[in-house]
Amino acid sequence: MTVDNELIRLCIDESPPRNQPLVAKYIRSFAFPVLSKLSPFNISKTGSYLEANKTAILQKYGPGAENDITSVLTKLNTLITDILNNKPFRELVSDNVDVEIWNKVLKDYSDEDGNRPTWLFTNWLYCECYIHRRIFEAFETSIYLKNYDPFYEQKMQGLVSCEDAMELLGKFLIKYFHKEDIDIKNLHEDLPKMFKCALWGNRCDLSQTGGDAIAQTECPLVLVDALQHLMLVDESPKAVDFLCASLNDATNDDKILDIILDNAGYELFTDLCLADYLITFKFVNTIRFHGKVIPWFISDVTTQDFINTIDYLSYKIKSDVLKELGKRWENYMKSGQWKFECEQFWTLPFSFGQIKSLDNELYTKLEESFLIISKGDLNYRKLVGDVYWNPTVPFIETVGNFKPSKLIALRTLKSDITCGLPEGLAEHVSKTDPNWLKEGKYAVIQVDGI
Ligand SMILES: O=P(O)(O)OC[C@H]1O[C@](O)(CO)[C@@H](O)[C@@H]1O
Repeated sequence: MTVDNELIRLCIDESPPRNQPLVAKYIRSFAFPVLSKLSPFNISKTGSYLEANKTAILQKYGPGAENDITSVLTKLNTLITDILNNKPFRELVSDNVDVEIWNKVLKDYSDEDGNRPTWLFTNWLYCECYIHRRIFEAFETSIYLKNYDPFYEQKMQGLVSCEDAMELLGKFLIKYFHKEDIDIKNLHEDLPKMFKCALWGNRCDLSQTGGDAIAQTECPLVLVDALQHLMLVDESPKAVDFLCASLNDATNDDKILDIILDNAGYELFTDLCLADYLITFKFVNTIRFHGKVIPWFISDVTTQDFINTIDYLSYKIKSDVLKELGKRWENYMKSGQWKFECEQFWTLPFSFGQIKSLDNELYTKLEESFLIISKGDLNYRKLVGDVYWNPTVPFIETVGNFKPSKLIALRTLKSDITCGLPEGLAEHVSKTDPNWLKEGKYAVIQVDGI
């Protein structure tokens, strides 16, 4: 019997129950294949990357890093074995500031007899976050590779491989920024396109491919129209009306936009384009980008990714328009109009509904916000509590008590969770396209408080 079969033997051959948080034991949920196939694949690809790049790593970190590589590989292999054998979770052992929290969560998820959670039977959001935290632990418990991001090069490669599409969007924007006669009608017409470029940027996510870059070659603006029929909910008109109306209020010159980022590479580029558009036309005055403090879900944006993306565009790329964009973004960072922040909460296994009680400082910060944009699938899962909602439950109900400010969620669907869909739509799409929830093919733009 293969280990995969062994896991299957422990599972239930049913869909997960509606309106409950996801758990991987339901074979017909997306969580099961992510746990039993995709996660082990991603972990083993991380190991293969280290082996393939050993010489370069030793050159950079010195010969002492050889033992580190060996120990990281052992830890990654143990992680795969633990998952595939549904072993109980263990405490984290590094000296990082978040370890106390993770170990407390482990205790909270253990039963009265002290039996620890296992991969198949515990809350799936916690489980998947724990997998990514354990990957990082393998590195941070080494000597030379403590701060090594094994996904950094692939993330930058993801950016480079999309240069053609970036150039097309860049040309459009630079021309636009140089025009002197842009009026409210133009803004009203074009702002939805900027939202949707950032939305579809979320398709390019390396966690689905073990780090292999997904090239985006088509013109992002053409794609916006071509993909419109794949938008299951499009509340962008509400967001656009709200933002355009706010331009009339000249008294408020302290409008902060918070963008809770997702992936580096092409997606980050499209987020920065949207941010530039919003700041150039004074929809907002300051933008705070929220990234990750440790490598997370393979391709999420860390400080290193953010800084080096802007640096790459400003100085290293061939294209003049992209250089010009890069320089604009560098200046926003220098002037403080843009800020990059990475709070610890985003790499903990909690939903956004828990921010208020667990991290009041962060919640208070988000209350200063004029508008919050949440990017991507994992942030969406955290927004709606990773609950397998009945698809017609309104989005504003699913976000629970996460109400610090007005909110826009831009998400391509890569997991089972849906909400706020019109009656019958989920049934209709699932009949014509059984994989509709898994591949980032469909998308939603949903708002709360607008
Ligand atoms: O990068 P995104 O859009 O947050 O997607 C991450 C998604 O990928 C997975 O890790 C695997 O499909 C999902 O569980 C997760 O929600």
